[in-house]
Amino acid sequence: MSIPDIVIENVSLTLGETRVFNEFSLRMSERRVAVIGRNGAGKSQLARLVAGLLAPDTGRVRVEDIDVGRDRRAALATVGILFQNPDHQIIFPTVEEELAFGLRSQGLDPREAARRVSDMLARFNRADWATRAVHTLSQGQRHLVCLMAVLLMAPRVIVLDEPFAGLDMATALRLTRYLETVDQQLVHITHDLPAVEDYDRAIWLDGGTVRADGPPAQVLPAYRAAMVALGGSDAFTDI
Ligand SMILES: Nc1ncnc2c1ncn2[C@@H]1O[C@H](COP(=O)(O)OP(=O)(O)OP(=O)(O)O)[C@@H](O)[C@H]1O
Repeated sequence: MSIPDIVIENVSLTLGETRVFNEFSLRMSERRVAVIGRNGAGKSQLARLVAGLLAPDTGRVRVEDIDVGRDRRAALATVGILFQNPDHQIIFPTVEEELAFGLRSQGLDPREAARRVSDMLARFNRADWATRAVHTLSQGQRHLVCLMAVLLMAPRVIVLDEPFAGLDMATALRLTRYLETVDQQLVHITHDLPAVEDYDRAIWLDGGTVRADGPPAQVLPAYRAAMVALGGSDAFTDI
């Protein structure tokens, strides 16, 4: 499977009073891309731009030649996103309804959608969750539902916006390990540096610009050293 090309061209974005990006450009065509950076660096807004959840004020974001900020329908089929909080993406009361929703909105008939949903649940040994009320699942379990929902859509790119923060170590490791095996291109935003050590590329965002970009073996130690140095200061004014 070829790796999709994510092209961010001269993007400017202002939210409220904050100029998050100013004429920002970046191209990502590696299979596994890590995005790291301090709180407020612009990582989540970058994730939203790539997933087409946010349109830039000026400039363009293309994923495989789809202008994701303008063509929502094509963006949904091309890019999947997992958020830190699964409750930001779960809409339906039961697991099977939640999982079938994306497929139905892609025009699949109810019987075929139901078949794919039960196949996906079986793949994770969770056939028993079909009629389960989503709110009765733990946070880690709800994350798994979101991952299944994204996989069912078979997007070409999966954007991970710190989806495993707050999960117990075993669950986080298991989900991370599973994601390593998927065919999709991954753009993984994280503060967990060891989780992305083996990635093809690491991008350090700082104040809406790229501070460092290259192999994780170079970028991660530089980032870690800078964070340790900053952590030694008592000022909170730079957050
Ligand atoms: N709705 C909004 N209105 C105004 N400013 C916003 C809004 N959303 C984000 N911002 C600002 O945009 C900047 C980038 O935020 P973003 O959420 O992308 O940071 P981040 O790198 O994901 O941080 P974290 O690691 O804390 O999640 C921050 O300065 C933030 O305060």
